[in-house]
Amino acid sequence: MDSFDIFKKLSVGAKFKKPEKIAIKPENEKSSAKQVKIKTVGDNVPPALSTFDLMKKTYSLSPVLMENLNKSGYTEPTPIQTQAIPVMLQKRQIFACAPTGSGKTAAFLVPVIHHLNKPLNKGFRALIVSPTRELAKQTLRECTRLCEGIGLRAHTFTKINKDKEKFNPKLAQKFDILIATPNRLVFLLQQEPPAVELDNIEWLIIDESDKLFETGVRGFRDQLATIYKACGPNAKRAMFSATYTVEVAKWSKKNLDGLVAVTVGNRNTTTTTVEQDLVFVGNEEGKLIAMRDLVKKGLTPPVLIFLQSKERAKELFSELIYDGINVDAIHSDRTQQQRDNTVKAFREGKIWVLICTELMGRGIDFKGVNLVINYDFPSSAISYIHRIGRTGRAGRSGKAVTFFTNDDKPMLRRYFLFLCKIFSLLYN
Ligand SMILES: Nc1ncnc2c1ncn2[C@@H]1O[C@H](COP(=O)(O)OP(=O)(O)OP(=O)(O)O)[C@@H](O)[C@H]1O
Repeated sequence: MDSFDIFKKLSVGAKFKKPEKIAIKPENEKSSAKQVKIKTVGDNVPPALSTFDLMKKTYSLSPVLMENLNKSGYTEPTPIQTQAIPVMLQKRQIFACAPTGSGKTAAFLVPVIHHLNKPLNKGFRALIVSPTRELAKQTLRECTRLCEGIGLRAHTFTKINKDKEKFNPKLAQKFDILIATPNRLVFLLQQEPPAVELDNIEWLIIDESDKLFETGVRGFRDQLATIYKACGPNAKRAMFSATYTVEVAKWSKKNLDGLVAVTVGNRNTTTTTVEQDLVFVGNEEGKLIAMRDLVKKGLTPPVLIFLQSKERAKELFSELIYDGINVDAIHSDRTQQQRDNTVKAFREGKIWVLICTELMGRGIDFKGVNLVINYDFPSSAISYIHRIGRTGRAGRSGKAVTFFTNDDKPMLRRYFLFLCKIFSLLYN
């Protein structure tokens, strides 16, 4: 089938063939390397270790940390964990790229917790920067779980004015790990005197690094530079993301001594556990008809629906609530409390369908999302990868449906190469 045929097929809403699952639990190093390609670049790269037991033996991981991994249900490391954990345990700086839902959070938390070892009462020694507050809170939860019984204390900012008073450096001494969004952190750093001190930071982790490197009004590049400087020259840096940009790769190569770059799978492709469907809906009205059609056929919750703006999210919410669907919406016009309550209700299964904007596109790990609907066509291939990556996580299967109209066709054409890449991966 040539490229034109593929495009014709896509444009009439052809279904992608369901891809084969990639096992998230490798049986041994050899099989893991065979199932999931792990590529490393750097000098003297520490070998990947296929079990947590091997990591414990090689790097003397504490029994309590091992127990916490076990209690989290992490019996074997995921592919990124097999390689990134040993690299960071050797205090090597890392630039890591691995698919959505592949366990990158624990890949950086385990070595950080191992190095910090126990509370020292000297303030933050590790900093994890996340693009959204929702992701920061989620990382805090995982961090707190993995630190249980070790005594390390992690913190994320909640109320900015309180934080201003609370986080004068003296009072922050009881915390070891800070998980923060760039805007809040920079606000506190810029108080006179600074309301947060980062002098003792040993590890600076940039999660969703390509997002945080973006410039422009929605980017965090300037804030990141301020944070980077505040951490002092001795902090080790680690960059993690599901998507790769040449800019971050080049920057890391130039600025991070002894860097190890780790890539799991093929760069900038969707996770293989998601069945993908493109549906041509003609025009704007067609989207609502297609949506109602999906509901009529029967949706299996939980379902996430992505739209391009908060205004559009509100409009769709009114339509779906009118249809009697158990739905809520999350976007930047809602208060922090409302956002927290909505996320909690969705996690607990009290809300079945969650309408969201790009805000929820990165990093958010809702267990068992069955279906992601791109009601509005994503604005880039990178956005597509992250959005549909909210399903098919941790080796589970998932489904994504993307609506497109006549107006989206130029964009679809721009994605063409990317979509062909998925296509050829699925059919070869
Ligand atoms: N070793 C493991 N075994 C089983 N499950 C794991 C393991 N490590 C992580 N997980 C689970 O996998 C899911 C995805 O992990 P995580 O959120 O860290 O993914 P991610 O790679 O950061 O994804 P994204 O790119 O979307 O941010 C989580 O529910 C997490 O609890």
